[in-house]
Amino acid sequence: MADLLTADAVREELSRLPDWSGDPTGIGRTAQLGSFPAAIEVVDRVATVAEDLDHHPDIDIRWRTLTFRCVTHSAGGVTHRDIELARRIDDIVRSAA
Ligand SMILES: C[C@H](O)[C@H](O)[C@H]1CNC2=NC(N)=NC(=O)C2=N1
Repeated sequence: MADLLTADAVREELSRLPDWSGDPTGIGRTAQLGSFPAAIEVVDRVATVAEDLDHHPDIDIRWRTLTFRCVTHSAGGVTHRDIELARRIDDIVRSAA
């Protein structure tokens, strides 16, 4: 099982992920896309990455606004796998925006 990050470690990682906020219980960001289809395309691309990583975000879809939350459910908190997934989500959102 992946190691839980301490509160300090989560804070440090979040300082390099300016669109994300959170604490050791989970990290999240929202992203507003240009349209509902554009938002769904982002969800589809995130789904592919999540399968590759075998690590899956919680995703809330409201018209063209997406909210992603990353936490390692099996570990009960934030791990490096969530940080990696957050970076990959940022890459996808950046290329879609
Ligand atoms: C068997 C498989 O590796 C696990 O169920 C994975 C799948 N994706 C997951 N995603 C997240 N976010 N947390 C998990 O604990 C998790 N577990």
